[in-house]
Amino acid sequence: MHLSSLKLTQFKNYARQSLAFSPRLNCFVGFNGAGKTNLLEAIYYLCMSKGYGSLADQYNIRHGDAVARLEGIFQLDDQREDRVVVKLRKRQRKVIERNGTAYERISEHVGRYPVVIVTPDDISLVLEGSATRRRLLDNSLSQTDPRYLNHLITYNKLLENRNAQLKELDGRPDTTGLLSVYDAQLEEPATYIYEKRRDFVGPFTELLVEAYGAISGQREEVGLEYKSQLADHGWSELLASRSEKDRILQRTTGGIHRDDLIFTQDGHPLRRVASQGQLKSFVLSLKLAQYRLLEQSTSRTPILLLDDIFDKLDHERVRQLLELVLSSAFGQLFITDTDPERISALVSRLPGVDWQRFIVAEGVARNEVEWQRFLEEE
Ligand SMILES: Nc1ncnc2c1ncn2[C@@H]1O[C@H](COP(=O)(O)OP(=O)(O)OP(=O)(O)O)[C@@H](O)[C@H]1O
Repeated sequence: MHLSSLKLTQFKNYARQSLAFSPRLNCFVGFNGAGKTNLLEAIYYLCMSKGYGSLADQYNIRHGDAVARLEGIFQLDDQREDRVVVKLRKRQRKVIERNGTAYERISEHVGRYPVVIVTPDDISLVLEGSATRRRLLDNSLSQTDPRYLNHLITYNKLLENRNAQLKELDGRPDTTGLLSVYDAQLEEPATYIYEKRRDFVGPFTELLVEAYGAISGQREEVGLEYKSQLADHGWSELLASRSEKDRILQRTTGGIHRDDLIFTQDGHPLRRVASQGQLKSFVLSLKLAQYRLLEQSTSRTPILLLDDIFDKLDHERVRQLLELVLSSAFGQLFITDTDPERISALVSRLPGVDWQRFIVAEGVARNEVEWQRFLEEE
């Protein structure tokens, strides 16, 4: 599977843009702030029905405009293609269409066009709080299991209601019975999510170890452990044991929203013992393991988006990574860089790779031919 074309209208800093892509490697080069990451964000939108960051949809509409439209053609195989359209409107629900039909539930879209993004912020997976690691779990499992995503949406909504009720009670006992209703409704999604996350970790760790070996060439052994309060308690038992604390703190302190992943290197906490280089290799390995897992579970070759890796990784690591992802074991790749020559130099050492370079400047992206024509007209 690959994305053969992209059309943007009033998306971020793009007024109107049409691009046709290589099925293998596509590079967006240009100065800082030119709009390279915005193109990756647009591709991510088409695959995942939302942006990569936590930005609300309306911030992706070009400043001063009221609507934005993204259109992508996904080539599924030699015969079949899907046309996906995302329509964003200020203060209105977004609409996503596949082959002309709008989804009733946008969650149905997720997982059809698997995607993995690698960004400089990924280091937060190791350095920051547990929410970033749960996002990795949710992102992977949502793309492979539509029920997981539906349960997650339900869980988060119910949790929000339960927390609102605890606030409303302001430390008083609940005489309305509302909390018990939420507790009962939460059990099914909580248990489903817990079991899926628990079962995910084994196969994922094997892929992680493999990817780490390929990227780092190091001998240290990396590992992963899933921590959940539900490992030791059933759902009702967990909530009962925390009811007093919940009442005092006015929020739900037990549940799968407290789950975490513990990363290790030779049995020690990764964050404490890993060098900067080892941390970077580990984070990349997490993403490559995610790629492999999505590929196995969806039977489609995911799209890989690499944002700004040159600025944050040393030359040797970038070379190793590119050689790996440009091997036949990977599918379509999009990469951003501020240096127009660097990627050419790297690709020239890997003959036979089909690739396209796009020069991005002030919200306009042109392929080499268009760029040449533009320079001649100037
Ligand atoms: N809704 C929007 N409307 C108009 N412009 C926007 C909008 N959102 C972001 N931008 C602009 O997009 C530009 C940032 O684009 P992007 O992040 O893609 O840059 P980049 O080329 O990846 O830069 P870098 O190399 O620094 O990562 C900024 O100039 C920003 O002002």
